[in-house]
Amino acid sequence: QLNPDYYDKLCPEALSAIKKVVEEAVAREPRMGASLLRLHFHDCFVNGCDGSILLDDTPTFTGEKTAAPNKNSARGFEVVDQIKAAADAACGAGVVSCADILAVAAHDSVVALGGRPYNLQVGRRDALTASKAAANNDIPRPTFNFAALLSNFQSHGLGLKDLVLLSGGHTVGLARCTNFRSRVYNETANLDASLAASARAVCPPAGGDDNLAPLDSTSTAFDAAYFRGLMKNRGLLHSDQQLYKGDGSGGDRYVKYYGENGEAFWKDFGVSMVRMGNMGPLTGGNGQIRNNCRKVNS
Ligand code: HEM
Ligand SMILES: [Ca+2]
Ligand SMILES: [Ca+2]
Repeated sequence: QLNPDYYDKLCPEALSAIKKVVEEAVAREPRMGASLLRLHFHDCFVNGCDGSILLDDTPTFTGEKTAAPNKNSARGFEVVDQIKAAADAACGAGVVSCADILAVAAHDSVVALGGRPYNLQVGRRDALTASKAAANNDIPRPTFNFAALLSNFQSHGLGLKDLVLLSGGHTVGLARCTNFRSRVYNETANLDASLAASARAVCPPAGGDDNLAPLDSTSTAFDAAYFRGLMKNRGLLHSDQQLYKGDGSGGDRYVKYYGENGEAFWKDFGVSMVRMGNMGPLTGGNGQIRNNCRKVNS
């Protein structure tokens, strides 16, 4: 039921209002585009794209912000609040959902960082609850091997091609030392020596857990360098490099294809984003349009 025209009659200014705030935020800090893209992913993979990740903890449920994949990691919540304020100023309260804000912000972030527009779908409604346990269970971990990554994506109705393309989201943004330490100290196979050296320089064997390193060589540009990096064993996360082993198995053929075809990456990334964005949306009489993305309407 999602469609590209959902807001055309309800509030023709909705999408442009969101885009303006995203563009300003990304101009201030390019990494914010990466952070907003990731919020949509972490929303969709936990009970569908329903804005659940935005809910703060309450007495009745513990939310997703403190789940392991998000804690000290997920960011951009203040920008989401700014977008919500701009959308409600343009459209009135009760029109633009927080779930759609995440989907639109992800799209506009990709474009602001040099990617291409895609057939963005809207019309989602917001969840009434959130689940820390589900976030811990359903979001893939950087320690996963290829089989675990693929089975996680399959459990979300996505396939190998989606796994490789959407992991291409790591063409932008940064990771914390705690998420790549074991790779750069312990892995011997499929790890480029110069990447290991530069990553060790920011990530000591103990301490410095929150020190940051770029996920690819062009971490503010939405390009195909991520895939070319994998082909040189320069994936920062264990899970990244699991997509390319160089023996023709697993994701190898897709990594090679998209590394060599930047235009195809932009186009097919958009197709996979639409597929991800269609996961379990609340529509019709389900859920609500939150007035504050951080809490359910009282
Ligand atoms: C395939 C399984 C995936 C795993 C295991 C994974 C894991 C991670 C980890 C560990 C980080 C660093 C977080 C930190 O250190 O605080 C990260 C960052 C990021 N991820 Fe993923 N991710 C996956 C898929 C995706 C997908 C599908 C997208 C979006 C389409 C995405 C977008 C991002 C972005 C943009 C960042 C950087 C965020 C920032 O700089 O604020 N990831 N991911
Ligand atoms: Ca969700
Ligand atoms: Ca890049």
